[in-house]
Formats: sequence, C-alpha cells, structure tokens
Amino acid sequence: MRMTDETAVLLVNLGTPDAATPGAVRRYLAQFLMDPRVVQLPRWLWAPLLRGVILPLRSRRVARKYASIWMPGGSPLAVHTRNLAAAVQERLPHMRVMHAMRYGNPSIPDAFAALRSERIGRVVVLPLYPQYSTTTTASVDDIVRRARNMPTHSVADYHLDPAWVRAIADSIRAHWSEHGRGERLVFSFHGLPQRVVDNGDPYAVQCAASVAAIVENLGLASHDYVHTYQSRFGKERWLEPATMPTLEALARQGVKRVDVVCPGFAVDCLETLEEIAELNADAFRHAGGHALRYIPCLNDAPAHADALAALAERALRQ
Ligand SMILES: C=CC1=C(C)c2cc3[nH]c(cc4nc(cc5[nH]c(cc1n2)c(C)c5CCC(=O)O)C(CCC(=O)O)=C4C)c(C)c3C=C
Ligand SMILES: [Fe+2]
Ligand SMILES: [Fe+2]
Repeated sequence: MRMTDETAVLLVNLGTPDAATPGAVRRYLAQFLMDPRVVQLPRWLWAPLLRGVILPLRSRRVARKYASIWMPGGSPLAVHTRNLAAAVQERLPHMRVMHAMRYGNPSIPDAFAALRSERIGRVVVLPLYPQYSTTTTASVDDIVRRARNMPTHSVADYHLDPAWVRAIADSIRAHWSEHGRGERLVFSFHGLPQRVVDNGDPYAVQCAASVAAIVENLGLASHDYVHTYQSRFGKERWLEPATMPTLEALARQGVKRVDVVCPGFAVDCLETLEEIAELNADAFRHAGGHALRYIPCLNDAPAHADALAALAERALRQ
C-alpha cells in the first residue's frame, strides 16, 4: 500500500484500567509492572512475587481507590486524555490526531494499525509526559519502535516549553483569583527510585527546571513554594522530599492553607485526584492544617491544547 503525505499526531499517555474492578486493575497493573523499564528486578524473582503477592493484594485495594474517582465516561485519565486529543484535533484540522496508552487501551500497536489503514504517511508521537524519564517516555519509545510502520518522530519532552510553562502558571493564577491564595504553593511530581536517577535518568533535573520556570513566571520567592515527590512504590529509597511528610511538617509549623499543583501530570488521574486531593488533603488536616486546595491539571484546557498542537507542528517541520 502506498503511503500519502497525510500526517498524524499520536498523543500517548500511561494508561489506566478499563473498569474500577479488581480484575481490570489486575490486568492493567500486570502489564505496567512487568515492564522492565518500570521494575528492574530480575524476572525470575519479580514475576512470581508480582503474581503471587503484589497483584492479589494491590488490585483489590487500588480498585477501591479508582472507584472513588471514576467518571461517567470511565477512568479520569482515559476521559481527560480523550478530550485533550479532541481539543488538539480541533487545532490541527489538516492532520489526524489520535491517542493511545502505553498500558491497556487503546494500545499503541492498534493506533499504528489504524493510521496505516487510513494511509497516513508520517506520525509525530507526543508522549504526554512534560519531563522525560526512562520509566515513562523511553518505555513509550520501546513500543513505538516495534509497532511503527511509517516514518515516525517522537517528542522527547516539553518541560521548558514556553507555552506550556505559561499555561501552568496561568492556571495557578486563575486558581488563586477564584479561591484565594494559600500560604505555600506545593509542586508535587510523581516520584522515581533514587537509583534510577543515579543511573542517569534526567527526570529529576527536568522537574526542578520546570518548577524554576513556573516560579519565575509567577514571580515567587523561595519561601513561597516547595518542590516534592509523591506516589512512592516499593521499599527502595525514592526521590525526596516526599509530598505527604512535607505537608504534615508544614501543618505542624502552623501553615493553615496550602495549594498543591502537579505539573508532571498532563491530565488528572488516580495520583492527583485520589492521592493528592483526597489522601494528602486528609493528612494535612490531621496534622493541624485547615485546607489543602488542589489545582487541577491542564486536562483539555484551551491553553494546553494550543501548546501541544504547536509542539506537534514544530516537530513535524523538523
Ligand atoms: C508522570 C510520570 C510518571 C512517572 C515518572 C511514573 C513512574 C513510576 N510509577 C510507578 C508505579 C505506579 N504508578 C501508578 C500510576 C500512575 N503513574 C503515573 C505517572 C508516572 N509514573 C500516572 C499518570 C499514574 C495514574 C494512572 C491512572 O490510572 O490514573 C501505579 C498504579 C496505581 C497504584 O497501584 O498505585 C503504579 C503501581 C513506578 C514503579 C514508577 C517508576 C519506577
Ligand atoms: Fe506511576
Ligand atoms: Fe499512587
């Protein structure tokens, strides 16, 4: 089949269970946690541990967490990613915009099969991770390399993209003007094992650079904000400072109101809606704080779709 000049943009996110049930969560976690980019233990050790201990226990507990945030259209990560792709499509009428998930559905191989049948000639893959990590971005690339059947260009990261930085800063300003401003702004990013960073993963450096750029745009002083890492998984040492103990320490120091923003997540998901807006908000109050206000991800906001559409167009010109 001859390819055409038609180009496509494939937005790729992490993925999420198809239902808030232990079975669906188990299928999702099994695929996610067997990715050697994510858990680097030897397979002979990890596979039986995962199947025998972790999946049976974790799937039930995590399914209840998903149930607490589930939307009429599905998992928030799936709903927001779908809506974001539609918003980007509106801005790129001359291209085909699709989305896919690294784990679960719709899969990356299925997306490439669909693009091939639509006779698309060239694809820009835009992983929805502002900061590059081997555990996320490189893992998307692993599958893209295997699945692609046409010329493909991948965007590595956009952690300092001016339009993206401005969109995040504007969303914080909008939140402040609607709800008032807390005494501290907490920037909480998904964590990584410290070992992964020690082995050369640029994620932590890029997270810090994003914080610096957003803070500069907002004109904040160093005592106005804190940069933390959330979502520890397993027994290893992860990036620090950790979000929850930091919030508890702030509350004990007498801080009554904090705002939390998560610029490592393109769209809201379990880690923001349940972990930050529910779990960490409770912990902050139990430690003596009055209110943790969570600032939502950019999701399908016009400024977010504008920034991503411009990134994709620039990548295509390269
Ligand atoms: C935004 C960047 C992310 C990095 C970096 C990342 C690394 C990473 N994650 C785990 C383990 C889990 N993460 C889970 C959920 C999850 N993680 C991200 C993003 C990053 N992960 C997102 C967007 C989500 C939410 C998915 C959703 O459906 O809403 C989970 C699943 C939930 C749970 O069981 O707690 C796990 C497990 C590791 C081990 C890791 C780096 C090594
Ligand atoms: Fe994660
Ligand atoms: Fe988590």
